[in-house]
Amino acid sequence: MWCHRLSHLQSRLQNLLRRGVTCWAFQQLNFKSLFPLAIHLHHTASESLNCAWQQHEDHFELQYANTVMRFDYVWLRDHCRSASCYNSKTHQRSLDTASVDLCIKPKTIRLDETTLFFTWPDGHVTKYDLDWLVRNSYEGQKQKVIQPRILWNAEIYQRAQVPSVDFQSFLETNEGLKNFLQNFLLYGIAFVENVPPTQEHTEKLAERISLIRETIYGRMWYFTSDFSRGDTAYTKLALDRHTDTTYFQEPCGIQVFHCLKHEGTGGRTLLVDGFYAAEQVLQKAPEEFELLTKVPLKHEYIENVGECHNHMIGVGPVLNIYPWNKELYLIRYNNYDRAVINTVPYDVVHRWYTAHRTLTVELRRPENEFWVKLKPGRVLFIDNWRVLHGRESFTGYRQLCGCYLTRDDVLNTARLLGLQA
Ligand SMILES: C[N+](C)(C)CCCC[C@H](N)C(=O)O
Ligand SMILES: O=C(O)CCC(=O)C(=O)O
Ligand SMILES: [Fe+2]
Repeated sequence: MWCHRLSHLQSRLQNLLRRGVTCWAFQQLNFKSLFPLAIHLHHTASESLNCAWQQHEDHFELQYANTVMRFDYVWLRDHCRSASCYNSKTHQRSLDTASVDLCIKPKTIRLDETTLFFTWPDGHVTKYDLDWLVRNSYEGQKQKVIQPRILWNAEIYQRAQVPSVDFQSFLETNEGLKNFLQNFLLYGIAFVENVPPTQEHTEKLAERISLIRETIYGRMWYFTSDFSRGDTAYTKLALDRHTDTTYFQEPCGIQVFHCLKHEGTGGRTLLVDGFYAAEQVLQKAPEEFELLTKVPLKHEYIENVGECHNHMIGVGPVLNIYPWNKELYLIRYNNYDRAVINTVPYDVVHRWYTAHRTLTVELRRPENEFWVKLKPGRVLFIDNWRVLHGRESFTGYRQLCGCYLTRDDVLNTARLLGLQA
């Protein structure tokens, strides 16, 4: 049974008479809502309600704001925001979901203005604002991205002329911090200028936006080519593009680099937008993209140098997407640290190598490479879930300091400043 509430009362009544049906839900409408035209007379066209709903055996169907939405009845009961079901001070559910009958159905449904009223068999009433339902429906979320981004190659990034943020304004103004975070969220990289070239000041910067993620490398790290740790990063060798800590179950969210000193040649930093490359794979070979989201891989860090003994293993696919909207949120790409593949049969392995090659070709296109020379005073933040980094081999003495940040806390700061993250 369909219940329409169009802005034209006439056509509604005519339709009802023509079909000879009485819709019980209409009987629930009070006098006021039977004459929406009169009530909304002074409202703008955009505010006039165009809503239709239908109560099915196993779900509630709602058409509103150009969206067809389907809601499960248990879901509707579970998301009740009444005072006894939800604590709006703590934003926590009080209702015990396990107490809801899995076969629950509303006794009556009625619409008043823009609010739907569900009366449940025990008499409890749940109110739903139509806009709340649109915002929180699966159908609404499916069309949205969690994180708006600008995908880039070297030309796109350079043309955008993304401004760096000054150390003082980053530390002292919310506006500076917000600009910085907005650029960081959009591009996956961002710079802060005029930072005193010390580990302490770099730490201060990091703490302004997040919590520092302490790892096996320490809290703040400070490294040079002394092979003090069992990893190529601690040499003068070139490093091809990669993301870090792929061997953690949750790779570090953000990497901060500050080059404190370099007396020598080479050592430029390479940056590549992994999501731009992945997007090219999706366009050119969607089934290869899909395979890269499905095949679980291990990455591994085995270290036995000096006092350092570590064995880390992280499992996950190269590309991670949200299942409901297919949005990419994490790329795990490190050919150095990739472990033995023993999680898939041989034929899948071969298809995986093909897909990996396609992605690698995209990642290695010279036009996708953005090269920068890190200098004392210029701190680089990299989204390690999106942007790959590498470095050119170098000569001479080079000192880099930095840290990893916990992603949740960076996003928390961004949201508190009003950014979408
Ligand atoms: C940044 N820092 C020098 C501390 C660690 C480097 C880690 C290198 C490792 N192969 C990886 O890619 O995760
Ligand atoms: O030395 C560099 O510029 C970066 C090395 C590296 O990839 C890392 O430390 O994660
Ligand atoms: Fe790295």
